[in-house]
This record gives sequence, C-alpha cells and structure tokens, in this order.
Amino acid sequence: MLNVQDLTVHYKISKKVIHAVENVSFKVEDGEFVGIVGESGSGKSTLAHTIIRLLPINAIVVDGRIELLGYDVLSLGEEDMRKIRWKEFSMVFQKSLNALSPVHKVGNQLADAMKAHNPNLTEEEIIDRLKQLLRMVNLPERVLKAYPHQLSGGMMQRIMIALALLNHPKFIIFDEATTALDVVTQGQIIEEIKSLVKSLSLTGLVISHDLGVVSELCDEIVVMYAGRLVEHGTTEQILQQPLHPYTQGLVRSLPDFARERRLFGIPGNLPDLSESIHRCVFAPRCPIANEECFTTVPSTEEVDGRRVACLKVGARV
Ligand SMILES: Nc1ncnc2c1ncn2[C@@H]1O[C@H](COP(=O)(O)OP(=O)(O)OP(=O)(O)O)[C@@H](O)[C@H]1O
Repeated sequence: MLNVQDLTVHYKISKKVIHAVENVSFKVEDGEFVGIVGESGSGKSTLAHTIIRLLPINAIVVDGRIELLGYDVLSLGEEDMRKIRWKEFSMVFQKSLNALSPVHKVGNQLADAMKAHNPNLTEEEIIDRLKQLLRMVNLPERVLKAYPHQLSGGMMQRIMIALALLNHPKFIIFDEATTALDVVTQGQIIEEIKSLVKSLSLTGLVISHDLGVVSELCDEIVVMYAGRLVEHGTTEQILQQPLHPYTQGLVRSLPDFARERRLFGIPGNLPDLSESIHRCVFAPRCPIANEECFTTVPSTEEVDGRRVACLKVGARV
C-alpha cells in the first residue's frame, strides 16, 4: 500500500542545507501499521509530510520515489493530489490541538470539512455521518454544539481523529497523536485507535518519539536517527532483540515498572544536520563504536530477518 524508496529530503535555510531525511526505504503492506520512532529532530515528521505532500516551501525532495495506494505521489500534480488527500489518505497532526478555529462551533467546522469534499450530501446526511463519527471516537453528540476551548485535550484529539476519518480514508498517519495528553487519556486513546484501525481495516503509520506508544499500535517499527533509517523489524524483534546500539538504547530507556529497572538515557545529542556526514551518524554517541565507525558510512543490511545499518551489527551494548 505504501512503498517509500531511497527517499532524501533537505531543507534550505539561508546558505545552509539541512539533511532531514537521507536515503530512507520501507514498505507498509495492506492492513499493516508501521511505527516510525526516533528522538526529536530525527526526520519523522519530514518523512510523513513528504508522503502526504505537505512540505514547507523550503523543503527539497532530492531523490526517491513514494508509491501510495497505487499513486506515484512525488510526480502527481497539486490539483490531483488535492483530490485524494484527506479522502484516500489522511493524517492526525502533532499540533492538531490548535487546528480548529476557536470562534466557530465544532459541529459547524466538521460539517464544513465534510461539505468541501462531498458537495452533494444533504444536511441530514452530514449530521448522520457526524453522529456516526462521534460514536466511533467515543464522544457525546453535545460536542457538536461546543466551541473548541470548551473541550478537554483528550476530547479535542478525538475530534481530530474523527476529522481524519471523515471521508473514509484507507491509509492514515498518526503523527505524535497522543503526545500532548496525560498518560491516562493517552492510554484510552491508544485503545480507541486500536479498535478503530481493526473495525475500519485501516493501514498506516504511527509516528512518535515514544517507543512504548509505537509498539502498542504497530506490527513493525522503523527506527530513525539523524534522518537515517538505522533499524527496521517487527515490533517483537525491535523490543526483544534490538540489534542497532541506538535501538538498544531506546529499548533500555523504556520504563519497566514491573521489573523496577532503572531508566537509562542515551547521552549526547543529534549531529548537526547541516553538515554532510561521512561516517556512522550514531558513532559519537555509540558505546561500541570503533575507528571504522568514524570513517565509514554503514549500509543497510538484512540481518536475522530485519534491516539494520551498523558496522558492528548485533553486538549488544
Ligand atoms: N521548515 C524547516 N526548515 C528547516 N529545517 C527544518 C524544517 N523543518 C524541520 N527542519 C529540520 O529538519 C530536521 C528533521 O526535523 P523533523 O521535524 O522532521 O524531525 P522529527 O523527528 O519529526 O522531530 P519532532 O518530533 O521534533 O518534529 C531537524 O533538524 C529540523 O530542525
């Protein structure tokens, strides 16, 4: 359903070029959810915005191909793209809590969004569909008459999920869709997303810096670091037997209250993405890096049924 091949995306700011996504490839099969995980600045949102072609104007798609639902996304004209975006695929954004206008009632805003894509629907059909959507995201009908500021963070995020589902998309991207919520609400919404995904047979991506959230929702996980794909495997492989030292660090930094394990961080910061990097991007933070890691760019290899980009692959930190 989604095939991203050798994708490279840069941003231009004054005389600098930011290497936000470098040579990333992965697939999402029909009915599957793939998680994209990595710390802030690792290129997750750039990847998602490239897939739905909503990049800021200073972004340049340098190389690669994206096939989504049979469309060659990067070569479609803007007009054709507008016809399918939000209809055949959609996205719940990271900063969606601010996405609605504060001065209009929620119901009117949802109805307007629906009319824009389905001008032939009657008022009655629109209200029926809105009520059906609210039931799907566990919201009472009274929210239609409310203004955005009258709703809690969790309610607003459910509205955003409803908005993304408005036109029956087949493919959906959740970009940090639960990050801004308290843990109890986050847990509830993750469970709701799980059951929606199943009942609507959705396919898609879940983007988060939180490996815990991604592993709850996804069949497979792509781990990104500094714009590169460093590991891609099933959720079980990534959690139970991570191969890349960065993935191992992410797994060790997951809270494990049952076993009262200590929390580990990963010391150091992302490299400066405005520089061309001709070594392993993770080498300066990697506890097992040797000289070769500072002089050679690792290629992505298949190891034990998953893909990993590490010269010392498999070595446990
Ligand atoms: N419009 C832009 N102009 C210039 N640089 C940008 C722009 N947007 C993102 N970047 C840079 O591109 C890199 C990747 O950013 P991106 O937002 O894709 O990462 P992310 O993993 O989604 O992080 P976050 O979760 O914080 O959004 C970062 O270095 C970021 O500063």
